[in-house]
Amino acid sequence: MPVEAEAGLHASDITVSYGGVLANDRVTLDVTPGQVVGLIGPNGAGKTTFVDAVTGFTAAEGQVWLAGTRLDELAPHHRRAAGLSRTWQSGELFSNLTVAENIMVAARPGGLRRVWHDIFGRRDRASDLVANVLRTVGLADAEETIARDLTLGQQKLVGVARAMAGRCGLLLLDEPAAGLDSAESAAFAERLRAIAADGPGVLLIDHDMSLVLGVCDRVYVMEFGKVIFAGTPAQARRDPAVVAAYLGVPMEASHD
Ligand SMILES: Nc1ncnc2c1ncn2[C@@H]1O[C@H](COP(=O)(O)OP(=O)(O)OP(=O)(O)O)[C@@H](O)[C@H]1O
Repeated sequence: MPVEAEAGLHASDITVSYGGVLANDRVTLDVTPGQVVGLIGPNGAGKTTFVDAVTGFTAAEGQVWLAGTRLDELAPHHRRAAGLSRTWQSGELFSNLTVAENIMVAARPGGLRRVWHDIFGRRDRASDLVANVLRTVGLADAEETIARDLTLGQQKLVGVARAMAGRCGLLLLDEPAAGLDSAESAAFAERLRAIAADGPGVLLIDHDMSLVLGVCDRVYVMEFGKVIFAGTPAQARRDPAVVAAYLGVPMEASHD
């Protein structure tokens, strides 16, 4: 077992081909518990493909280890049970359900039918679960709020809470802050730091550079399916290949 696999996530040589497109080309990436790690790159670079490969939603070569357990030969639901939780780019909530119900839909196999059983049949366990994850994302008072009445920032946090509602080891967040304004994004970043500090690592994919470079401990940059940079946000801002590939212009010197 690789040394890196003893804690956190260690994905090595992840390779995914879609027909003639090499969407991931030997991608190796580590997330240490307690850290927020960023994965950035231009559209089509292969970021979502990497999350799909790690979580088992697309066929891939390479190895996936989580806290010393090898996961790459397991089905997606077994990887989730082992502690890999993800959000989806299209992570809309059920707008007519309460926040608690939205979380329970994701937490229990069987969808809505199970929700009623969980919420009304085993009220204690369900409400404990909901209360815990909502406290972690900073929405302790929103349990009974109908999802459509939340701000966009709060809805995104419920999306993160949903991902955390299973057995939570490591969170893979695919563009969780899309559509947030800068104030909401800053508040979201604060919660992400708190979530990471709480234990599980976080892998954050987002196009909001000030969010990613401001909140992450380390950053990976992908281009054309390959990792072209791994290092701190401060190093990323100064790396000529990163600047050329991703931004085309020098990055702001703030947040160093
Ligand atoms: N299911 C699929 N079938 C065929 N090609 C795919 C599939 N999914 C992704 N691709 C291709 O793989 C490459 C990587 O796509 P991917 O969605 O992983 O990039 P991304 O970095 O997440 O992009 P974005 O920032 O736009 O979400 C692209 O060329 C894309 O067209």
